[in-house]
Amino acid sequence: MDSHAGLDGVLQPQVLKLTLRTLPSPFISFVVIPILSILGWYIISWATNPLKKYPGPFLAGFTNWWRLYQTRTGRYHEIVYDLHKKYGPIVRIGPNTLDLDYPELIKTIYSTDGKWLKTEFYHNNSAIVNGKITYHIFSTTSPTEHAKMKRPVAKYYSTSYVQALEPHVDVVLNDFCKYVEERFINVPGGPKELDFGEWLGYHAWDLISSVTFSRRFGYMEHGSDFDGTIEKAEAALRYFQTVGQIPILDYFLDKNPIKRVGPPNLVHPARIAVQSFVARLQGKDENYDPKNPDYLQHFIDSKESHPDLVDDNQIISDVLVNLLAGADTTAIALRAVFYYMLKNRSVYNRVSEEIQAAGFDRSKPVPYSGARQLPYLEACVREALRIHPAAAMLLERYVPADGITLPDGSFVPAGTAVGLNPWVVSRNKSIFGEDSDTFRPERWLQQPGEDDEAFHVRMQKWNAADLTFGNGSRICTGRNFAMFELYKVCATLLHRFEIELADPTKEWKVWGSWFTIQKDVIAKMKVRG
Ligand code: HEM
Repeated sequence: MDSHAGLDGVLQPQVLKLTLRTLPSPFISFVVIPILSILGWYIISWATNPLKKYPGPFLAGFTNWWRLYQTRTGRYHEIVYDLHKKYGPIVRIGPNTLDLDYPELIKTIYSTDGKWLKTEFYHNNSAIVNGKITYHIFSTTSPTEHAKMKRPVAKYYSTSYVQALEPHVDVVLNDFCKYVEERFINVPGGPKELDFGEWLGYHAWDLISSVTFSRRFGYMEHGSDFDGTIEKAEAALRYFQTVGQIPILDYFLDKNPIKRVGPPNLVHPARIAVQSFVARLQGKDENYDPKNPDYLQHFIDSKESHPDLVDDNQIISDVLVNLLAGADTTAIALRAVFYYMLKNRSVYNRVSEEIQAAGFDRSKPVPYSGARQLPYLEACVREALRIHPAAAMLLERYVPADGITLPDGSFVPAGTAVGLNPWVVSRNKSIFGEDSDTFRPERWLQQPGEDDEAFHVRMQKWNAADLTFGNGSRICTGRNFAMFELYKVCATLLHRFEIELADPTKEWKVWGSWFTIQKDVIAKMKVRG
């Protein structure tokens, strides 16, 4: 072994010289020199990168492929959370990217001043329209474009417009209860198990299509993802979050002009969106009742009020964003609330008692106004959103021209991608307490000995640290609708049914990345007497 070590040391340069001499010179010019140059460039940029001072996985400092790989594990949210436990509030997760756990920076980074721009991470969530890559309200990184898209429709997501959608919600929710009773409760041999998690998903997709164009996709009726859209939407998410780590890849994949290698097209929702739009314009949309306006009608109205900003393509884009941003997210949130309530029987019992005591009419869905009067239900919903936010990846923004000084005193230069991850910040112990990894709705209630003023101040601080729906000018447009749906659905199902997990000892499965999608929430339900 020793003699080999000696031989290596003496002979290696000669062997190298010999090899170089025997190699054809084009090989040196076109392969060796470029590779060495790239390598050299990599090493120099790594050594001189101003972010080098920040801790993080060694490979992450070199390449975004580290991050891309982590998105494929399905454990991205936990990996980043563990990195924060190891390294503290600043973790370098890419050569130019910092994941921060400073809740006090939320107001700055997710501001309304238009300076903190979304990064190109969001760009692959786009389509080619008339030969041009076209972004929508979620994926555009330009504040001007964004404002043009948001202005005509923003008011339709306000509380008053959302509450006007209640008749749509009631019909879908009633049918959900009816299907569950017919197929899983009033069946020969007594109640049988159902994949409650999947059914909450069918409900969420049917509800968002109903409020968007007064027509249901039909997942509840079929009792399955019959056209594969839900699976395709999940595949599209996997593409989005993965390719978003190295945005240039999108040009070789989904936007490849020779052969597209992108996420599956969501043909069914797109077809229904266009069909409904055309029928509506021709006055032949039989599903539409003008007494119960929907988003499609609002978007058509937005073209009339803002003819300079809205065209037919924009209307279709708004419709599709509603469907894709508003279904999986609410399904995840609903699963989280129910799973944690069902896992913690004392919580389940307390919230059920609160709802039964409110004296709602059991033959109808609980009215939203009533559902919002239940403080313990509110605590359960908020706690579930905290411990299981639907989006669990860095909400990336570029540091603007002046750079930023972080709370630890260090300076981050302009152009660095920074942000907070809802999964991480919602577990921040300095805000939510040492037991922040535990589901405990009581934390959202006024504590014994806490006066009104102290409770108010605490809630203000917690609300400021809430990134479930993002914040600032790019905050979730659909948050009022999402909360409306959550309160109504939870109150109604708990009011009408007794629900338990089929196997209370079994954990659900979570596939986490941009979204934290859960599987295996199997339940047994009974109609309450
Ligand atoms: C519990 C349910 C939901 C959650 C947790 C959620 C979460 C989020 C988050 C975190 C963002 C910000 C992303 C970022 O800054 O990078 C966002 C943006 C957005 N969400 Fe939601 N969302 C939910 C429901 C909905 C619904 C129901 C709709 C539509 C009806 C919707 C439409 C949108 C849109 C259009 C944006 C982009 C807003 C903009 O950039 O101006 N979301 N959502």
